[in-house]
Amino acid sequence: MISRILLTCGEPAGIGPELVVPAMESGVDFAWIGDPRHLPQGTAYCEIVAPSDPVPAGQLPVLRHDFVAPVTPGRPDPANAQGVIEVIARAVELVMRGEAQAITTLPINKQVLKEGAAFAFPGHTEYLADLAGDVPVAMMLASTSVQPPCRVVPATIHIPLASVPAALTVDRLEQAIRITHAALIRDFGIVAPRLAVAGLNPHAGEGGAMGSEENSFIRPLLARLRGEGMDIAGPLPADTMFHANARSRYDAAICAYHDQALIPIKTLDFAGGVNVTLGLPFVRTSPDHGTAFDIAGQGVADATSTIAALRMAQDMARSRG
Ligand SMILES: NC(=O)C1=CN([C@@H]2O[C@H](COP(=O)(O)OP(=O)(O)OC[C@H]3O[C@@H](n4cnc5c(N)ncnc54)[C@H](O)[C@@H]3O)[C@@H](O)[C@H]2O)C=CC1
Ligand SMILES: NCC(=O)COP(=O)(O)O
Repeated sequence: MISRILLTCGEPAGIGPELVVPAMESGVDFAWIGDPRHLPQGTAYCEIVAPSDPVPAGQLPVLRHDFVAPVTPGRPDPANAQGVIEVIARAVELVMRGEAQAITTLPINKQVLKEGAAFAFPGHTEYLADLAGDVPVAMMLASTSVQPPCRVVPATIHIPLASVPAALTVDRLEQAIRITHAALIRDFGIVAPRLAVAGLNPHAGEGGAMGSEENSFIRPLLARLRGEGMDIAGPLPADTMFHANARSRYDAAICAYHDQALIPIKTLDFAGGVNVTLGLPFVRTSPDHGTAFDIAGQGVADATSTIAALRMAQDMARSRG
């Protein structure tokens, strides 16, 4: 039984390399894919060839991936962009071949990848969907240290705010809802998921006085899905659906756009938040934060989110059986 998880290095000039050793406190068996020269000095590691190769106790299993340029923390070098992208692709290939249980990704800097390697994707989420065979996915951010939990799924992801109203179609919203519903059952073990859907406009449109999308297609879509037996509330005003009492009434909130979803979770649980890609044929999690160039190399980065991401990947993989 394959139990090891693959942790991709992400941007080596970010805080990723210094999160790896503290992440070993998670108790999760993982192998790191990256260039060992990027690990903090003194890191006890053992190079392996296959993901499940054994290593001596206390040592970090490393699948070596050489990068071309030296790394200065906080100063990303576009010359290393290709290496960052290759590591993600390598992890996906291994997990798709059944050689690892799941993947957890450390943060990338999209701008540097674009500059250095013409990276054509807005983030991991879209790249992973492509690597998996262009499958429909959704991005969930899930808290791990607040109750009731805060789980949010933006129906539109990495696009300009001005593009949201046109991009938020009935098909896109329905897809996000269906992917979330299936994943709550399959990955989170929630037998009868309760969903809530946010409106796009202030006060969820206030009956048409503050916007028309709620009445024109969100309400009819939710009525149709209720007709299929789905437990789904909304469209709800986004400003009042994230306090504790409101969260107790649903398992996940589907939101209209990135910041509507991510501001509540990152405010409530920045340290413990986990990013999960729903809909993939394999499990993928990630810490909720980014590359944090402003503190990289200082040894002050908090590994709580990475630890939570590894543990959630393990739990999700077990839930999938
Ligand atoms: N999954 C991924 O690959 C993600 C990548 N990013 C990328 O990261 C880059 C930087 O994004 P920002 O918006 O600046 O967000 P960020 O999360 O990197 O940093 C925001 C603030 O939080 C602090 N911070 C972040 N993580 C921390 C940690 N573990 N411990 C202590 N303090 C921490 C930083 O020092 C900074 O002040 C962008 O290129 C963005 O696209 C952002 C989120 C996820
Ligand atoms: N803001 C969340 C984020 O950027 C995560 O992106 P991804 O790289 O996991 O797709």
